[in-house]
Formats: sequence, C-alpha cells, structure tokens
Amino acid sequence: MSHVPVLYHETLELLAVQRGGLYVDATLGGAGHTRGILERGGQVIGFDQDPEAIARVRALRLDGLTLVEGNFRHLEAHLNELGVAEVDGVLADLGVSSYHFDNPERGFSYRHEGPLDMRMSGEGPTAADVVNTYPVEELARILRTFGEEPRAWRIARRIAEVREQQPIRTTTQLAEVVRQAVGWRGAGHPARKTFQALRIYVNDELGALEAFLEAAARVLKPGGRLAVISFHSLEDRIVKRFLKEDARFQVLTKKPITPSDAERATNPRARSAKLRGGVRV
Ligand SMILES: C[S@@+](CC[C@H](N)C(=O)[O-])C[C@H]1O[C@@H](n2cnc3c(N)ncnc32)[C@H](O)[C@@H]1O
Repeated sequence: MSHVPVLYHETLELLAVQRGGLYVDATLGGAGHTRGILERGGQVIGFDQDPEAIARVRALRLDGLTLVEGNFRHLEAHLNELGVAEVDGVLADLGVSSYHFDNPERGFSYRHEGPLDMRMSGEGPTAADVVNTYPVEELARILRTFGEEPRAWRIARRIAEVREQQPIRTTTQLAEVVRQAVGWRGAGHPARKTFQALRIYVNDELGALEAFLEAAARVLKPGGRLAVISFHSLEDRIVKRFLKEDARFQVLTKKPITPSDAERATNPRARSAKLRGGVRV
C-alpha cells in the first residue's frame, strides 16, 4: 500500500517554500507533500488525526518534522502547546488517503468487505452506528446534504427496512442495500454518494475544515501562504468562499489548479482534486 501525493509540484510552488521557513502540513497521510517541503529546506509540523498515519510517518524518522496526532480543527491549540505563535505556510490535502481506502478493515470502501467504520481517528460513533440507529429522516438528510444524493429518501427507507430484520454491519452489505434501493443505471457504483456522505458526517469533515481555515488565518504570518487541496464540491465551495470573502487573504488562484492529463491518467485519486491558495495580507 502507498499514497501518491496529488498536485505535488503545484502545491509546493503555491506554498513558495523558503529555506528555514516553518510550515504546517495539516494532513500528513504518507508525508508525500511534507517530504517536498523538507527537501526544500523547510521545517514541518505535521498533523494527522489517524494514529496509524502518525506511526507510519514516525518510522520514517524524517529530519525537521515534528509530529502531532490530532484533528486540524484544533490547529491553534496544538501550535500553542508547541510554543509556536506563527508559521510561514499551511497546507491541507483533505479527506482520506489511499491507506484508508485500500485497507478493508477501516470500512471506507464499498468495493472491499469490511466493518462499516469510516472513522479516521478511530474515536466516536461509526458509520454502522449511524446507519443502524438514526431515524430515517435524519439518514435521508445526511445522504442529501453530504452526498448530494438525489435518491436519499429511497435509500434511507430501504436501510430502515433492512435493519429491522438485522443490523447492517459491513461495507458490502450497505453497498448492496443501496443497489437494491436505486438499481445500477449509470457509470460508477450507486453507493458512491452514500459512502461519501457517511464518511463526511462521521468525521465532521466540513465542520473541521471551517474551524481549520479560521485557525490558519490566525497562525499565518503576513506574507504566509495557505494551500488547500479538496476532492469534492462541498469542501471546495467552503475553501473558495473563505479565500474570497476573508479580508485577511489575497486569492492566489482565481481558478482552482487541477491535475494535468498525465497525473489524471496515472493517479485516479487525483481526478477530482482542486488546489486553491491564498496569501495572508
Ligand atoms: C489525502 S491524505 C494526505 C496525504 C498526504 N498529503 C501525502 O501526500 O501523503 C489526508 C490525511 O489527512 C488526515 N486527516 C483528514 N482529516 C483530518 C483532520 N480533520 N485532522 C487531522 N488529520 C486529518 C487523514 O487521516 C489522512 O491521513
């Protein structure tokens, strides 16, 4: 298993890494982008809420990297604990990594049989808890809001029927319930949006992103840069609006930077990536 960093050169260029500068990588993952910052002479404080990701990167023993196991929504508090008041750049490459998708035990993929978990941090309610205990109206709202799933009601009702008989415990069980509810017409698995919705909800990804952007604005030095890679329209909308409307930033990306044809061809995970950046004024 490995994770190929998305928009690698574009992100490092946008961050304008300076030798001796201090950077936050809010989403370490496999430390792909972090290695690039370190190679350019920057120091990195790297966050990940997933203990497995932190352990993997710790084993790499990278010079110049300080590790923080925690949610990036608490960026400012963690930096305070480290005695750091301001930094030269902040990067976030949002969502889950290939390590998550490729490990069936984490429950992120409808393609592999595994427990219906989806928690990045391993704490709090699982996707199975949500699917098996939430009222049908609330399930439908989650699928509509976080999956932009037009057939949310139909799927939620089918989930409610099935769980009356027995709880839905695995990824492929849920994928099959969704297929029963809506059929399989177009390209792509019919459960894709349902899985996206549950993942975003279980990890409160949008709430964390909003808190993170606010914190980034407070910890960046004037002239410091913020770079964010998002993978779906809900998070991209939040990043775009924040950079445009917050007077503390000047937008560096009028249009988002997207992967080249070559990157799309070699890394399917990159296909929906959008990179946006701003400079702290
Ligand atoms: C797309 S991967 C990052 C990959 C990394 N840029 C690389 O090149 O190897 C996102 C990582 O961020 C972590 N993550 C997602 N949301 C987070 C949050 N709110 N706080 C801390 N870490 C988070 C995930 O656990 C995952 O390891």
